[in-house]
Amino acid sequence: MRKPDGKIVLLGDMNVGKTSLLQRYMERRFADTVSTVGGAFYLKQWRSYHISIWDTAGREQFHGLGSMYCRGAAAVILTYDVNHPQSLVELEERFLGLTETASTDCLFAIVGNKVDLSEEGASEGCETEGASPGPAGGSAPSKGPRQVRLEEAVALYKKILKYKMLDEKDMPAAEQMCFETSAKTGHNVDLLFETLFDMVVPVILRQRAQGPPQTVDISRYKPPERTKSGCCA
Ligand SMILES: Nc1nc2c(ncn2[C@@H]2O[C@H](COP(=O)(O)OP(=O)(O)OP(=O)(O)O)[C@@H](O)[C@H]2O)c(=O)[nH]1
Ligand SMILES: [Mg+2]
Repeated sequence: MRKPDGKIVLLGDMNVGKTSLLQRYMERRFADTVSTVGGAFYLKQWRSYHISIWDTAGREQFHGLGSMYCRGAAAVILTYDVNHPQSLVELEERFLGLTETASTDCLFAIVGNKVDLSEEGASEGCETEGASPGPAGGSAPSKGPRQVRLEEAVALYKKILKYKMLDEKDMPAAEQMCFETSAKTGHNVDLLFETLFDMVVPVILRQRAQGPPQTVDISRYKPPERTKSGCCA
């Protein structure tokens, strides 16, 4: 099997629909999922490049693995559920820190999934108080107003650029990198992945120009010499 040229990683809280988005794009279907254990990847050929797309587990107990999956990533898709504001908060509080191991010119997309569960247009600055969306992942009996507005994702994107000390001028515009999707209906799913593939190609080319990929060759690992002051747990 040919080694992937670049890597995209999906991160986000459990139940937001990471596996479903990937399944929708790669297998063109919306089917039952089980909560992801560890991580899994698909390989996508895009033009002459092979891109691996990694699905990760949102469950707290697998949190430690996240930064390993992000190692050398050319793009990270931070996913939340538009009906669960806490899932957007978690992106900043729990998942952003995992991207330290990504490529230095890693791209970030912010994706609000499950838009099919809330009323269309409700994201246009509507009041969300008192709304009662269905349980995450369940089939809501009726649509409630959108709980997270697109503007909030745009604000998070801009915050991420600041946190990463990236100049807004050098990065794609927030409006281009914040998506609202439905893995169930397929809304914006192709747009999300294919926009990213096109953007990732120049990152891959830059990574190639910079030298070998960021992998660890354990056969060359030499344990550090013990020093007097060195301590062990
Ligand atoms: N209505 C609706 N349900 C969705 C959508 N995407 C996912 N779901 C449902 O939400 C639940 C969780 O979806 P998953 O794709 O397994 O979520 P995940 O983010 O991969 O969760 P973890 O693997 O635990 O991190 C499942 O019951 C899905 O069928 C969507 O766009 N609309
Ligand atoms: Mg999953």
